[in-house]
Amino acid sequence: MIGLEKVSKRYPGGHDALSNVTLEIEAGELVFLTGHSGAGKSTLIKLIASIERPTGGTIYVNNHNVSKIRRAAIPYLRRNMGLIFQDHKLLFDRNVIQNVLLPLEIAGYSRHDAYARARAALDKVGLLQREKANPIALSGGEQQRVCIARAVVSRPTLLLADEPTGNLDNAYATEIMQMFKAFHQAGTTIIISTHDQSAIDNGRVIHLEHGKVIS
Ligand SMILES: Nc1ncnc2c1ncn2[C@@H]1O[C@H](COP(=O)(O)OP(=O)(O)OP(=O)(O)O)[C@@H](O)[C@H]1O
Repeated sequence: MIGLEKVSKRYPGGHDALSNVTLEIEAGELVFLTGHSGAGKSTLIKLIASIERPTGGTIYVNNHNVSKIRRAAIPYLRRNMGLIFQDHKLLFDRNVIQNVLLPLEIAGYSRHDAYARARAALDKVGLLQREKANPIALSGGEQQRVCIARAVVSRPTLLLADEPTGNLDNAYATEIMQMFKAFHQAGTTIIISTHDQSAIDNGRVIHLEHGKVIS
């Protein structure tokens, strides 16, 4: 499903955030990306999501060469992806449920179905009672949970999560990890970057150090 061949990424004026990374991730895998701060975990996720482009090598996602993808083709590629990032980019001119509805509106769900799914997703992350709130009125951890609901609401086949539980207290972190594992059992491919060793069980671990895959 995802293949990287000799992939490097150098940010303008920087050093190599990733160098010569070659790996394959099969459909349905649960993968944990680990490594020190600055090891390149976020960069790897951004390359797979076409948020950044590699400076060398080739990346395939669902048989598309995304290293060379046209900007206009990116939304099409992302329609089956759920993205969870630390800077969650919620829309502050929409309330919580409207944020979660967005991917469903784009996918063309009827209003009735979309609301039912969005409410179910908010319930899963424990925020149904805040559906009408503006995201700006929520704590960082609550905003992160809205972001998780928005990422999973359209049941993507590929879920990319960069430190998804970083802002959350233990109880929520455990629940969110359980939710990801349930998606994995249902066949979703999941890539999660994490510092939290305790979150890692029964998945594959890809360990990065200074931009290289160590194991
Ligand atoms: N937009 C950018 N411009 C310049 N350098 C960047 C940029 N983003 C990341 N880097 C650099 O690339 C390297 C890898 O960063 P990356 O964010 O991928 O690491 P990480 O493993 O996700 O770290 P953390 O666990 O702290 O989030 C670091 O040296 C970082 O400073």
